[in-house]
Amino acid sequence: MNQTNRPPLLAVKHLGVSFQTDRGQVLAVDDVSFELQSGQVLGIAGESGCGKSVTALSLMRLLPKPVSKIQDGEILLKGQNLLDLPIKTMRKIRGKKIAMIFQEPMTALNPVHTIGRQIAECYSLHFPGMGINQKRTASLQMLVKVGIPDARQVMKKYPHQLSGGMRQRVMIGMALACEPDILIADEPTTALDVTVQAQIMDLIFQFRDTTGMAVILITHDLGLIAENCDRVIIMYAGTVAESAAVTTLFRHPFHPYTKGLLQSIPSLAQTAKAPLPTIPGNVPALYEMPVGCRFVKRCNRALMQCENHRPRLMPVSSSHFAACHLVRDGEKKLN
Ligand SMILES: Nc1ncnc2c1ncn2[C@@H]1O[C@H](COP(=O)(O)OP(=O)(O)OP(=O)(O)O)[C@@H](O)[C@H]1O
Repeated sequence: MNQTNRPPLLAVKHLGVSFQTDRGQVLAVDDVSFELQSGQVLGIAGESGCGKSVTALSLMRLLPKPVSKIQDGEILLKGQNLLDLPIKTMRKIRGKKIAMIFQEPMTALNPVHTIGRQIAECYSLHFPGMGINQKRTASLQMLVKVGIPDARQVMKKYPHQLSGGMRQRVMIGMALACEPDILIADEPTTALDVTVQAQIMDLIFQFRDTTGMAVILITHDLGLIAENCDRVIIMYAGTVAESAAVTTLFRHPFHPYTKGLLQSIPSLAQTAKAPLPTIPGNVPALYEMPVGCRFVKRCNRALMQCENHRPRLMPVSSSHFAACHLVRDGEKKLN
């Protein structure tokens, strides 16, 4: 699945994550593979529950214990498998090499510590030799960089004293403090109004431009992906349904699920009389996944083999992949 000749910054290979539930063990992420290059922005999209966050948390090795388990696969950062590392080494990678921001900043901010102290702690963790004054100056500079007005005063405040947009900026500042190679942004702007949303995305991309950091943007919002990403992965029920360059995916979607998703985006040309097309049915529960294609029950193009044979990602064209039997069936010639 290599999209260029360069070795990838990150290569996720055949990742499988299971959860222990009341109904037994279920596979929430199954055979997920993708690559990320330095400076690249990769979007991960798909319906709620399709495994976007579980994939992201696996990269950080922050899955909830003891209910979850990484069953299979490799997560190679510059060729080193993160799954082989002792937890102490992994702590050094978090924040320094891979940082993550969330939809709700309060999950990352400590309510009882001032903003200044929390940013300074990021430096303490990864640059133990830094003096107090150096850390204070670096924290202040970071708040200015992420567009916090009156940063000196904000350093003394507590998270609850800031607006949602400001808290999000602070969390981004903390994530970017150590100039990570990869920033994972899990629904970073969903809770914000559109103006602030655009500012936050701009901020992330300014850093990408100046540091060459790669970004994994997890979102339901295909518009956000179309505007901001280089590549995109469409996930369905814990699997990768399709993966392509953004322009390819939006112009020539292959997988029937991706086509359905794109058709269900409202457009300005939509008239009130014509109802928005939707994908019939629901995502199957994890404990009753079909043995074949996980999309089979909702697919308007299902073939005989889709019921019993799981389709693997296959090339539709160079750097465009779909997990669909129609690829082998010659459909790509029609595309
Ligand atoms: N602690 C857990 N125990 C059992 N199942 C879990 C747990 N955490 C997640 N899951 C299941 O794993 C699957 C993937 O969840 P995940 O949070 O990755 O979805 P998502 O695509 O990020 O959804 P959303 O867009 O709603 O955040 C879901 O079916 C979810 O119910």
